[in-house]
Amino acid sequence: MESGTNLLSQINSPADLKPLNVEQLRSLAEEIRVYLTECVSKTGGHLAPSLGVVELTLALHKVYDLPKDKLIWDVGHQAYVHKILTGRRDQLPTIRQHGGLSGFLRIDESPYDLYGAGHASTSISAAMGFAKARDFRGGKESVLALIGDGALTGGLALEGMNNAADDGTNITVILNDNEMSIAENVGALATYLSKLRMEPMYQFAESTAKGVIKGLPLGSGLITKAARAAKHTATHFATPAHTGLLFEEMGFHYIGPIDGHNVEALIDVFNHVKKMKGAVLVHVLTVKGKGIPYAEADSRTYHGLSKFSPDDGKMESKTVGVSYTSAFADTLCDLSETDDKIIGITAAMPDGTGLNKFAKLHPERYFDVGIAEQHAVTFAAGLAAENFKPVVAIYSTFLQRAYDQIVHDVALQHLPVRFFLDRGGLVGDDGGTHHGVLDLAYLRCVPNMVIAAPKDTDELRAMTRFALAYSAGPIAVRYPRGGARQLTHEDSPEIILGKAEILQDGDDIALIGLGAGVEIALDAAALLADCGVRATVVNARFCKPLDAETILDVARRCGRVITIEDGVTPGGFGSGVLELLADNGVMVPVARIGLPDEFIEHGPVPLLREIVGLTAPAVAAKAREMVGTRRESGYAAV
Ligand SMILES: Cc1ncc(C[n+]2csc(CCOP(=O)(O)OP(=O)(O)O)c2C)c(N)n1
Ligand SMILES: CC(=O)[C@@H](O)[C@H](O)COP(=O)(O)O
Ligand SMILES: [Mg+2]
Repeated sequence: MESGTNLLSQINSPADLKPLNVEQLRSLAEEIRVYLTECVSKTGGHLAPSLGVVELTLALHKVYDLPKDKLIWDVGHQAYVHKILTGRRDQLPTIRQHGGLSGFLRIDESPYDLYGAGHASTSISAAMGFAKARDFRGGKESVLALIGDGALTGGLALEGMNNAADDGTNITVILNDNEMSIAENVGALATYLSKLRMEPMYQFAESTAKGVIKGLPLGSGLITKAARAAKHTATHFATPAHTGLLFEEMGFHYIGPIDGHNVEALIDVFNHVKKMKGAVLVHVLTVKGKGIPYAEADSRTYHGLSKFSPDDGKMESKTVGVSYTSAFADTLCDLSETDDKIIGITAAMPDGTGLNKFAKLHPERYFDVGIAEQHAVTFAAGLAAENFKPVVAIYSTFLQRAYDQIVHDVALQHLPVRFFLDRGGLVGDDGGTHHGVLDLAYLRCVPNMVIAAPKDTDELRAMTRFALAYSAGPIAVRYPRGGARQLTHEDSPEIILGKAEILQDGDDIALIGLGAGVEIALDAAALLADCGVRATVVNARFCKPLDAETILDVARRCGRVITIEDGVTPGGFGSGVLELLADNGVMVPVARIGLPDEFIEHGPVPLLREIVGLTAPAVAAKAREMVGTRRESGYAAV
């Protein structure tokens, strides 16, 4: 291995790391940081999380032998270095691009991606599965879960720990503690971890111990004490008795805290941990965004972002116009000024949902419960039971985590929890784990649930006011990522439960859109008008309850229906319309335009919509085909 610069170009698999010494690893880390930042500046992505685990990833791939040893990543947004080191260095410029690398791990992308993710808190449970599979087949490999301090606030992580620490199997949990979730980490666990961060870690091998201790952010007195303690330790870790007690009491061997940027110490620790038996928790301290000043200084912004200048981090301009997120958040803030019953709840996504604005206005009525969607929903149910107005602002995809809470705690008890589902529909670069496309289907079958979807941001403002005033039971308002073309006019009718809005009349076909589907329907109607086909366009507004009167009327009058939704068609809005027509004996041809019964890849939303046929030209072509059949019986073909 040539030493000196450009080691990165010589790393084509983790095996290439084995001969490197500590100095070479340190310079490789710096090369990786530069390359990573350059690439992500052009594609956008999760910069700060990956910058924070450069040394940690190098040490893991240096000590362990993937894919024989199993490393399971939590979320996977911080695994760009892992991808670089496992044969995908040259593909990094394709990350999160259509047809390119996923922004998370994927079993089908690389043999080194032992398990996929995207949603948080899954790694320990999955690693437990790998560990027991190993035990059943008499394997000897190491099984590790790498989880962040934010992901550790998820109930699933604690469920996994509870089982892992009790089972007796050999499993290692690496806690990447950077004190950050997307925003600052929250909760009692975060407070406990910050106490542990203050504890020095003593460990053997005097040279390493001194190295580790020197790197720790401690006062000199503690360093002397720790260095003295290091002298007498021989072949075991000695940590202050109360360090890691929570984990120790659960049954983990707690090792830490360790400087997560000291690659020498990390290698030394993992070489020892590799030989340990039972459940081990290695507490690694890192800095999110490490090594790139603007990312270190503001890892909340540089957690995940679009294109930016690698020199100074300046981002390209955001989406033009008002975003759905802002329309919701601004309206909620307005309402909350005169209604102190409104409570804002987020599961670790204050910025993405817009609740950060509400938090500034009413810190006492704002709750970031951590990555704990199930708790968020049942917490809201308790508040609603006591006549407060809890608002759960959440990404559609992450609400999937709390399905039973929606059913069992909220809907079954008719509790008026207000759900605002951001990122409803295709989201783009995050891909299949993050598209919020199941919500219409998974919510529509829940009794007592009301589901509304605005055609633009002005209508979202109106729906937000409607939802806060609605108290007969749970209501979900879902809207897409980003902004929208304004379709609302001053004479648009007010929002009335279960009432649709007719946007234009035409007797040849009825185009019934929901949410983002309305704009597509209007554009398709314009295309159809150019070839003499007259379409009625309906803004459904509600997926549940449907506006039965309007839908039955337009179906009877036009004789054929196309429904359009940014969600899966199986069980979605269009299925609801189909059921309504069938139940009322209106047997007309119906085409459901939406997303197919398959997971959709990552890529720009317009391209993804083109691929699945969720576009105005596709709707118009379908309509011409359907009208054509009627035209044959007495109408001029179009
Ligand atoms: C179930 C779920 N809820 C929310 C998110 C959004 N999310 C992605 S990363 C992240 C923070 C993760 O924090 P941590 O585990 O500490 O990793 P770090 O970014 O600090 O490396 C959140 C909330 C998610 N991916 N999954
Ligand atoms: C990794 C993760 O789950 C979040 O960072 C998510 O990628 C944010 O999505 P938005 O970019 O739509 O806010
Ligand atoms: Mg973190």
